[in-house]
Amino acid sequence: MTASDPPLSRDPPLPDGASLPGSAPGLSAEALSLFRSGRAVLRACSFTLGAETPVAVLGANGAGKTSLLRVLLGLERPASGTVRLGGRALTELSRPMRARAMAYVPQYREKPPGFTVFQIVAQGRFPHGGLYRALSPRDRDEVEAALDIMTLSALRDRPCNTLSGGEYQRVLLARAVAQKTDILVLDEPLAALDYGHQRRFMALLSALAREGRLVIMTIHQPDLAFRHARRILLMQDGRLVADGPPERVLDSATLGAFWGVPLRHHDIGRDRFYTDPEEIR
Ligand SMILES: Nc1ncnc2c1ncn2[C@@H]1O[C@H](COP(=O)(O)OP(=O)(O)OP(=O)(O)O)[C@@H](O)[C@H]1O
Repeated sequence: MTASDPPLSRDPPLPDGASLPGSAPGLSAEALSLFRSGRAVLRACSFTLGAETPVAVLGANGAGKTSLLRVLLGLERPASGTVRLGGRALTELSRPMRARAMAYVPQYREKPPGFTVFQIVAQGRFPHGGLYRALSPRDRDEVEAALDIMTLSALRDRPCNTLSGGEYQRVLLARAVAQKTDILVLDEPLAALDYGHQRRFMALLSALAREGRLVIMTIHQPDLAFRHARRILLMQDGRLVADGPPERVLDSATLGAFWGVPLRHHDIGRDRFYTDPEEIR
């Protein structure tokens, strides 16, 4: 931050002891429930996110994964229960303060007309200085670094609505990286990425996690979750039905029963692969 930048926050600091061993404030869910159209989509979900990060949330389509992330971010209010960030109820924190703590990459996104790649990535700096302030030299450095990390420098002046799905996904990931938050909340971040970008982005997330950042993401592929996550939350019909290390939650007995399909897992080095034991080749 330069001397000319406005102060980052008028909010009081988070209380001592409310941070992770790195720099990230802890994030906890206490008995979260949410209803949509009269139907329960989150049912008494409780957990505390701490040093075991990245965290991967797995579950069938419609299990409530996106709903859980949205409630964690404060984008939706739960019918009951509390989200705490750094020990304080999310409802006590201003929107800019939440945006300085947590970056979000949503699952479905329309490509907005009228914005270049650079402009969208620069939106990640708004929580640090406001919508109407010119970018500071520090902001520009963060945007350039994020463009570089997501190999977007050559596309910087392209209108976003001319990008492919995977290119635009990288723009949104770059915006979250430029936001420089202690917590990253990612809804299926790998879905549209090619293999090379998947590998590079997951390596980046692992490096951020090692620095003490908290990463929570939804993911559908158990092999990718096994390789990259240190903790797995398994959701079924709005409930958390398993919470633990990948070695335990992502074993073939648990997952086979969960998905209702025959499954065998095979460990090779640090990786775990899944096959269908009944498949005839
Ligand atoms: N606007 C809405 N109105 C009514 N029901 C909704 C609405 N949005 C989501 N739902 C329902 O809430 C439930 C949870 O949806 P959610 O998007 O959280 O699931 P998900 O686990 O993220 O699924 P997916 O893996 O398909 O992304 C689903 O049954 C869905 O149909």
